[in-house]
Amino acid sequence: MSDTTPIPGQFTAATLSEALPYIQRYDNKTVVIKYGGHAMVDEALSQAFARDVVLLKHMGVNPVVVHGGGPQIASLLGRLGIQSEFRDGLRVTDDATMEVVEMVLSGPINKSIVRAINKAGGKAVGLSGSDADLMRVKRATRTTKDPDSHVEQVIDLGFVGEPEAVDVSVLNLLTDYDHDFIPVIAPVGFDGEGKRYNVNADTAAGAIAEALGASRLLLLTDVVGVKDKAGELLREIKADDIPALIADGTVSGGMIPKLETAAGAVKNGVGGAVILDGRAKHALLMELFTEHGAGTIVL
Ligand SMILES: Nc1ncnc2c1ncn2[C@@H]1O[C@H](COP(=O)(O)OP(=O)(O)O)[C@@H](O)[C@H]1O
Ligand SMILES: CC(=O)N[C@@H](CCC(=O)OP(=O)(O)O)C(=O)O
Repeated sequence: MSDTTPIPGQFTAATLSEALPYIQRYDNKTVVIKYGGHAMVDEALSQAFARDVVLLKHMGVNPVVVHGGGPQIASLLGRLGIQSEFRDGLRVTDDATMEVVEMVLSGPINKSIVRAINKAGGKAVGLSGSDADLMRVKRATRTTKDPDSHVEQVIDLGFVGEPEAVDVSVLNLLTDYDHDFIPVIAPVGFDGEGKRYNVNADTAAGAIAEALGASRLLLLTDVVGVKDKAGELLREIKADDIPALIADGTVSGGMIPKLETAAGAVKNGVGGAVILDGRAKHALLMELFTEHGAGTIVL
């Protein structure tokens, strides 16, 4: 064998060695990971995600998972014959829809993520925004302008909540060195009267990342990142440029709450927010521990 022929394992060792500065950068830092419903449809991918979260924990990172479940909610609503519509990427939520939203998010989705992480050797604990006063919300409002009269009209979204106060004491308790748990949070909050609300999972993750002073907010979704009008990936966006991208239609649908969340998070102290492809295996590790990164970073 010549001197230049790699010996088995050398490639892995080199990759690990190159990761050293990144491991140091994220040591003891909090990373909030939003795990979107579209990124969890494949069983093998879900298991790989769980393993990566456990690996992060072993590498000294403090991962906090906030999950979605939009497609899974849609599937149960469909089976029950309940119609559902979205406004600006938010599901209009009446009483019957809220029932299904909480059933799906706090039930099978939350528990399957918890079980997958535990199976991979972690100690995940499932919560929702309603536990331990984690996420108080207010009723979300949106307005639209009538194109002819230019008069503003209020859109009623029903039981859609916007985070108003986040109390992270339960998360701090779970993640300190003595305990080492991994919180897995369903985005169901409640208001001052104890009424439950459906919170967009990106919005919930952003509010939690802000309250924790996270180093990174990673939003895992089903596209490579944010694309421009020509369909090219935008590697970096300034938070201040986001309103214009929404106004000129470059981004639409579910990408709107994602980018609004990213902009709000970085303006409120989160080190950076990244929109990345949850369908790509080990997307989390590539983003955090390689020089290539992944997706679109909002700074
Ligand atoms: N400029 C854009 N770049 C990338 N995706 C976009 C853009 N504008 C709209 N989208 C849409 O946003 C979607 C991601 O939002 P969403 O479906 O809510 O994801 P998730 O369920 O992961 O939260 C993409 O699948 C894409 O259809
Ligand atoms: C208000 C609102 O839209 N809530 C979302 C909550 C789940 C979610 O955000 O799931 P994804 O991240 O998988 O899209 C919904 O009902 O679909």
